[in-house]
Order: sequence, then C-alpha cells, then structure tokens
Amino acid sequence: MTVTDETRDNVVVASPEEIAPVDRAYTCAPASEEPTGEVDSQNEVLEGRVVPVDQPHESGPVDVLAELAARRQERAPLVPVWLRSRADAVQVLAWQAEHTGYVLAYHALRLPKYAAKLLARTPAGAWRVLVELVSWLFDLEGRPVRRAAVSKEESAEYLALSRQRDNRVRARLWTLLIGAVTLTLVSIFVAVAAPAWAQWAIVGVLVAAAGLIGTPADQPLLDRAVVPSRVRKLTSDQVLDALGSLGISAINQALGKKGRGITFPAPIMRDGPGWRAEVDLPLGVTVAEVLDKRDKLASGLRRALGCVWPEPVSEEHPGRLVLWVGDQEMRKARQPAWPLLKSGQVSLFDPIPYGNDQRGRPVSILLMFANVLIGSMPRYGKTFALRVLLLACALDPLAELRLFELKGTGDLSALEKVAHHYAKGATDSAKAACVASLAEVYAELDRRAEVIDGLPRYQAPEFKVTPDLAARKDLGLHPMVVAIDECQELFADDEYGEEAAKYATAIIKRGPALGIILILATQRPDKDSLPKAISANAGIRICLRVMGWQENDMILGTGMHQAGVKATMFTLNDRGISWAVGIAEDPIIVRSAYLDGPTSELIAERAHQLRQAAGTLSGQAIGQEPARRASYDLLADILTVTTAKEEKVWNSTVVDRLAEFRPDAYSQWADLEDDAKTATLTARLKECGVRTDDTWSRDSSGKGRNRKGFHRADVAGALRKRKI
Ligand SMILES: Nc1ncnc2c1ncn2[C@@H]1O[C@H](COP(=O)(O)OP(=O)(O)OP(=O)(O)O)[C@@H](O)[C@H]1O
Repeated sequence: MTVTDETRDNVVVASPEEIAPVDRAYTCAPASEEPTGEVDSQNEVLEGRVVPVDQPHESGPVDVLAELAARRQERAPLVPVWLRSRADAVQVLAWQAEHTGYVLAYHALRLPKYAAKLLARTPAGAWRVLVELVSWLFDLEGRPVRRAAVSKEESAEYLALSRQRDNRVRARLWTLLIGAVTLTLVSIFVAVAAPAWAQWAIVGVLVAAAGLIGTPADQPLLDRAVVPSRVRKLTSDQVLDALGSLGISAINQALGKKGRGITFPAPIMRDGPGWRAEVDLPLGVTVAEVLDKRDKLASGLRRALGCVWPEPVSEEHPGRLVLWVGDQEMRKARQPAWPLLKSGQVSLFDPIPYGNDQRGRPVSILLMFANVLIGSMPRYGKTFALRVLLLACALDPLAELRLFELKGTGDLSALEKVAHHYAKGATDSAKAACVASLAEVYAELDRRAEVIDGLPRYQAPEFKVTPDLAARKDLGLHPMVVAIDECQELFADDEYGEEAAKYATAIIKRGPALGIILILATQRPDKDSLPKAISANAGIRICLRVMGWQENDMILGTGMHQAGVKATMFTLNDRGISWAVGIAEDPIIVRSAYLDGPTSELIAERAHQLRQAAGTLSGQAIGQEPARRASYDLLADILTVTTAKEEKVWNSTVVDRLAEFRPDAYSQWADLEDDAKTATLTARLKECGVRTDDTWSRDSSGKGRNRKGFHRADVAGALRKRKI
C-alpha cells in the first residue's frame, strides 16, 4: 500500500491483521469509489478493509440508528467532564487560579506603563469629549436631514425640523449650564474641602476616563498576557511534508511521482496531550536516520522542537517510526506532582515513582534485583534523577542507604539523616570512606549468599531475597542501596580506582539477587571513568543529554545509538529529560520528577520519622562512626618488608611482601595483575614523594631485567623528612 503525490488526498492506512503483507503494487482507490481493500498485484490479491488515515467524514445512505447515536454523542454532558473526578477538578481549578494569578501579576507589573499611556491619551480623550458635547448641544446629527429638506425645497418640513432643533438646543443649553454650574460648585468644594487623596483620586479617575476615551481602537491599553494559540491537529500531509523536508533521499524518492509512498500502519490519533502517528518509513530508511534530524522534522511540522518526539518500535522493523507530537513542549508541560511528595512509603520490591513520559503518564522503576547507571554531560539533571530514586528508597524503612556524593556540593545532604554511610566531596577521605563501605558490601555478598543457601528451599525458591526474607531482622537480608554520584572521581582515582572497580564489579554482578542495589551516576562515561565490566552489567540505564554516540552507548548499551535510542537528540533546554532503558520493555523517554533541595529535605524528614518508628535507623544516621580501615604507614611498612642490603627493589615484589605482611591493609593489591600492582604502588609512592623508575634487579629464578622499582634509600629519606 503506497501513498504517492497523486494519491495524497486519499492517504490510507491498513490495519495489519486485515491486510498483510503490505503490497507494493497497490494504489489507493479514488475517493469516489467504495474502498474495498481488494488489491491486484502481480501474484496475489489482498483482501481487507481500507481505513482512511485522516478519518474522513463518511457519507453514504442515511442510517437512522447511526444518526440518532451520533446525535446522542452531540449532547453536552450534564456534568462537565472535568468535574467528574476530584483530581481533574482540582487540576482544572488549580490551573485556572494559577492562570488568573499570572495574568493579574502580568498586568500589575505593567501598571506604570498603562498609567503613562492613559496620561498621553488624555488630550485626545478631552478633545473627543468636547467634540461630542458640541455636536450634542447643537444637534449636529440632524444637520444632514435639515440640509436634505433645503435641497428638496420642502419648506414645511424644514421649518418643522428647525423648530425642533431650536427647542432641543435651548433645552440642551439649559442642561449644559446647570451641569456646568454644578460641576464648578463640586470642583470648588473638592478643591477647598476634600482631603488630598480624594482630590488625587478624582484627578486620576478623570485622567483615566479621558485616556480611555482617547484610546485608538487599534491600540488597546492592555498588553496581551497570553498569546492565543490553537493546538493544531496532526495530519498525514503534515507528517509526509515534514519527512520530505529531512533531506533523506530514499524518503524523497518514495514521495516522488514514481515513488512507492510512505504508509501509515495505524490512523493518526489523539494520545494523551498530543497526537500519535505511526509510520512505516520507505524500504531501507531507519528510524535512527530520522532521529538524527529531529530538529528538521520539527521545522517541517512547524512545531517547537520540544513537542516533537520520534521513537523507534523495537518489536517492529527498524523502519517503524512512532511520531508523537505534543500540544506543548515537554519541558514546559505541567508535571504531575511526585506521588510520594506529601505522604506514603514504599517497598523496594515494588516499582517506585520516578517521573513522567512525554505524554504525562507516570513512570515507575522497579529497583529490586537491578542496578542503575545514570549519565549525562554536566548540568543536565543526573543528580536530580539520582535524588528522586534515593528519596524513594529512603521511604522504604527497611532499605539501608550508603550514599557517596563525590562532587561535594551537598546535593544528597538531605539524605544524610537517614543514611547508614554518607560522605561527600572529591576528597581522599570521601573516596576512602566509599571504598571502605564498598569493601563491607563486597564481604556482605558472601554472607548473604551463605544465608540464602542455608534457608529451606521453600523460603527462597528462586535463590534470591524475597520481601518476607528482607523483613526478617535475624537474617540481615534487608535491601541495601549503594549510590555513588560522580563515580568517575572514584573509578579514575589512582589510589582507590582499581579497588573500587573490583568491589563494584562484584556487587553489580552478584548484588541484585542478594537485595543489593548499586546506583552510579557519572558525567564522564568513558572507559577509564567507568570500567566496562560495570557499565555492561547495569540493568537500568538512564541517559540525559550527551554529545556523542560513544557516551550514549556507554550509558545506554552498545548499539543503542544505531538503534535510534539517542540521548544526543536532547537540546539545551531538555534538563531532566532522558532516554531510559530497562524500565519498560522498550526504551522510553522520561523526565524525572523535579524535587528541589527544600522539597527533598521535607521528604527526607518524613523518611527519618518512618525509620525512627520502624527502628531501622542505623550507622551514621544514629551517630555511629563508620568502621575505619586499619591505619598503617606505607613507607614504614616498605622498610620493614625490605632489608638494608636491597638497594633497589621492584614494585611488584614489594607489593607481594606487603600483602603478606599486613593482609588487612594490602591484601586487595595482591589480587591485581603484575602491571596493576606496579602502577598502584607507583601512584602511592608518588604521593609520598618517592620516585619510581626502571630498576635493574633479578627475579626469583635469578634472571636479571629492568622493571619499575625504587631506591630503598629514597623511602627512608621520605620517611625521615616526614618525621622532622
Ligand atoms: N526533572 C527536571 N525538570 C526540570 N529541571 C531539571 C530537572 N532535573 C534537573 N533539572 C535542572 O537541571 C539542573 C542541573 O541538575 P543536576 O544538578 O542534577 O545536574 P547534574 O547533571 O548532576 O550536574 P553536574 O554534572 O554538574 O553534577 C538543575 O539545577 C535543575 O534546575
């Protein structure tokens, strides 16, 4: 089924169950013909009903029952639709109140401008009043009739009219005189006896009245507070014109005279606060190509960029495009309040409210048994998105929160009062606290696995934490949420990076089944800042605006950009708006709920009370210091594990000895590859002011070679210097 230039007026849509497969040789029936859907092609005849994509008004024999049914539909509802539900009524009234308030404020701000305009128009107004008065006094409106009587030489009629005019003028003159005398007396009284404010008020009223009278009809006094706009219907012609304006040659060919056209597998219909069109792009054109040109598409549709949301349909072929065109821009659309804003608590075993899609529909995320990766370029809403998730987690009194905000601006500080572990800043101490906490969680993996393994099978039929098991205090299987904002600070750190990556990789892989949820947010999604093993294992991925496909795929998963899931299409103003993978069956566009600092404080306070009542506050939230890792002196330890005879030593040799000597402090280094061992010690020695270099020495088999090492004397010197 095709749409060509000639048949554009009859653009049709085939419902797939009725006509399949789409036939290339099909052309639309002329408008006058009854569309039968029978299609001649070279080899086959397709049968089915043809449904006009623009749903034209049907004409045909009068069907009385249908007519009556239609009339019934035309009846106005007894109770307005918006008054039928409390929520709708509240929304409409709130909107009206806000709108009225806006209009009032708009005009209030412009009062000085309006006053100046009135003042400027006063002379014109006074002149108009004078002209009207003279015209009234001398009965000027009757002048043409009197002139006509003169020209027709109707003397009797003229005399009657003149008499009537003289009487009128006399009466009006008296009226005017009495009025003038009264006005003069009142003016004298006001000038002498009235208080100053009354005098000013009267002058103001007179000026305003004269100004209003002097206002030209085409220059209204008030500015327009709201520019009227009409929500335009989306039609197939608009969609085709817009697609034709993208500069994609295959589309232009398809729309050309001999082209095969573009088909609409479903009628264009209203979907939430906007229109939805489903389009089968020409053979060989993918949705990804259209997504790349979203701005051109918006221009072609003559809509704001924030209203135009093309999406792929993953269960269909890559050329199936769903184009949703909103009545207003997503960022401007009023966002429904976050459901947990004022009340309520959650269980992390159920989906938690996160935000809304373009159509305003709520989007929830099931965090249990998943991990989350949030990424974007700076200032596009990562931390806000993370905070929404963490505030929801805080409202599950069973969830233990370990929060590390490595930017240091205090974005998560509202949650400190409910956090088991909390640290902020890109400092060594925050990173050390984070690694220490990760190490605990890492150890917890084995403990939890053992607990679950030891349970009767009916209690853990799927070998994972269940809501019942999580609620049992004796098992310690409560949900555990570890969140690291700006995690690149940790993973790219010379000292802590490797160790942190080791723990995080294990947690992200084994944690979900054990009730441990890792949430990472980063503004630098490259392989150094986010180890592949971690990014590859995140189940839920939220990508706000990024600049390139590499960052896009690093966060959303390999191949996503190619498949049309492109966070590169977000614009400067699309803050808080992201592509999210792993929340629903298909990737979706979602805007996080907007919870600012003060709002977050209120929610965290409620979470604190919930936890207090449930007796689940723990760790730093009740003033317990996090367990510190054993303190040690690296330089002193190096001197201990080496002898005075060893002038030069290789890094890797020393690391092995250190791990043996003080396993609680150095055992994690022992598991590293040789190169990593060397690099780790190099970094630590550099901090202590000890240089490492290529060092000649012999390995255990007696073979001599060059490897990275250091002079023992340098270590002793650095230690001496520190002690002075
Ligand atoms: N859902 C939202 N709706 C509207 N605006 C939002 C939303 N989320 C975030 N913003 C806006 O985006 C700004 C930046 O948000 P945020 O601090 O979360 O960015 P970030 O990506 O964490 O920045 P950085 O990389 O510097 O840490 C906020 O100040 C806020 O005004």
